Amino acid sequence: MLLIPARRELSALIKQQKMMWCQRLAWLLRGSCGRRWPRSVAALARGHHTAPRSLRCAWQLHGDHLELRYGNTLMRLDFVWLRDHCRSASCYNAKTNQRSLDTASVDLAIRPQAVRVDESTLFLTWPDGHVTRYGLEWLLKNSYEGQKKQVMHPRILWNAEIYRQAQVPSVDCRSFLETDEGLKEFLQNFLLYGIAFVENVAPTKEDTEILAERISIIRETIYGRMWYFTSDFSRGDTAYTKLALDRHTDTTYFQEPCGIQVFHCLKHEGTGGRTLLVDGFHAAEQVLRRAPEHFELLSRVPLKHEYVENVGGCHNHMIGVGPVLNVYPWNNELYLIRYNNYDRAVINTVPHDVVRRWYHAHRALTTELRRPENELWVKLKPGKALFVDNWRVLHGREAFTGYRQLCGCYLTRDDVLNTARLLGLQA
Ligand SMILES: C[N+](C)(C)CCCC[C@H](N)C(=O)O
Ligand SMILES: O=C(O)CCC(=O)C(=O)O
Ligand SMILES: [Fe+2]
Repeated sequence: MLLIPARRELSALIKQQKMMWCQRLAWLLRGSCGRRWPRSVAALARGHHTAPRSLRCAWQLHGDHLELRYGNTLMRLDFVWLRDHCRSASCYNAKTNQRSLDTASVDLAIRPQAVRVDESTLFLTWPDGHVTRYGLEWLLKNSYEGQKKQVMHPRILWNAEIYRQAQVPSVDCRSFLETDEGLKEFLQNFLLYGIAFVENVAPTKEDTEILAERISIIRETIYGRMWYFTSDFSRGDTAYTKLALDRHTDTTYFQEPCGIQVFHCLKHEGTGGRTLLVDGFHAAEQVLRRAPEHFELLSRVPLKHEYVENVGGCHNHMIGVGPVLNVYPWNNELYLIRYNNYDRAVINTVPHDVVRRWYHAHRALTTELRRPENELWVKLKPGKALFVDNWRVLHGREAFTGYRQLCGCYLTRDDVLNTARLLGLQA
C-alpha cells in the first residue's frame, strides 16, 4: 500500500512535488543549451522509427507499442489503446464524455503510419488517414505509468493518538445541510479519516434521514431503509442485544458490503455502550510492514461471509464472497476491508496448507486491530451523528445496561464519492 502522509504534511508534500517538477523542467531546459540527453534517451532517438526528441519528450516505436518519455516518466502506450482512446470528434463525444468509436472495429494489429510530437502534443496518423492527438499532460495523467504513481484516495491512516492530535472538527448540522463549505469540510474529513461527525442534529430518525440524504442515496437492505434498533432481539443478530461487540465491518455477507454506515444514538439511559472505532487500513499497513506475506495472503484468499436468519417473520440467507483485504492491483492501494469474525462462514475456498497460512495472517491482522493504541472509543450521544466508512473503519461496542436506542442507515458508496467529486474533492 502506498504511504499516506499526515494531514499537515499533505500540502507541504504537494508543494514539494511541484518543486521537483520545476527542477526537472529546469534540468531539461539546461539540456537545450549544450547538455546532451542521457545516453539511454539519445539511443532512443536513433533509428528510422524514431523521431528526434523535442525538448522534454522522446519517443520510439516498438512492435506493438509506442514508448514515450515525457518529463521523467517513461510510458509504454499500446497501439490499440492509442487508437481506442482517440478524443477526436468522430471517436469521442465531448458533450457526454462517452466513446463513440466502436473498439471492436479497430484492427488489433494496427500501427500508426506517422508519429510527431511538439511541445505539448503527440500526433498519430493511422493507416486510414485518421489523425489522433494527445496532450502530453493528459497522457502523463492517464497512462498506466502515471496512475501507478498516484493514489486514488488520499487518506490519513490513524491510531487513537493520531486522530486525537488531528483535532478533526465536527461539522454543525446547519452548516452541513445549508452550505457547500460545511458539506465539503465534512466530506474532506470523512475521506481522509474514514469517520466524521455532525453535531446539533435533532435526535429523531427523520432528521437523521435528512442528513444522510444530503450526501448520498440511502441503501435499503434487509434491515430496512432507516433502521431503529434496541436490545429487543427482534432480529437474528447480536447487534440487537446488550452484549459487547468486537470490532467488525458490517454486511460482509453482501457481495458488495455497504459503503457507509450512519449511527445516531437517540437515547441511552444506562451504563456502558461506548462505540469502538479502529482504522482497518492502518492495521493492514502495519501487517504489510511487518509481514508482507500475510498482507498478500489476506488480499488473495477469497472468503465467504454469511447471514442466516430465522427470527419472527425475518427469513434471510445472504452470502458474500471476497478477500479480507482488497487492493487495486496497479498500485497496491487498499480500498476495502471485509472483517467480521462473527459472520465469517466456513472456509472451504482454499486447500489445507493455505488454510493454516491464512489463520496466521488473520492472527497478525487481528493483533494489529486489537492494539489498545489503535482503539478510538467514543460515546454516541443524542444530537451527534457518526458516519463510518464501512469499507475501511471497523466499529464495535461495549456491553451496556438500560434502554439504548440507535437509529441510522447505510449509504451507497458511489453516491457519497459522487457528491465529494462534485465539490472538487479527490475521491
Ligand atoms: C445496523 N443494523 C443494526 C441495522 C444491522 C446490524 C447488522 C449486524 C451484522 N452482524 C453485520 O455486521 O452486518
Ligand atoms: O450498538 C452499536 O453501537 C453498534 C452495533 C453494530 O455493530 C451495528 O449496528 O452494526
Ligand atoms: Fe455492526
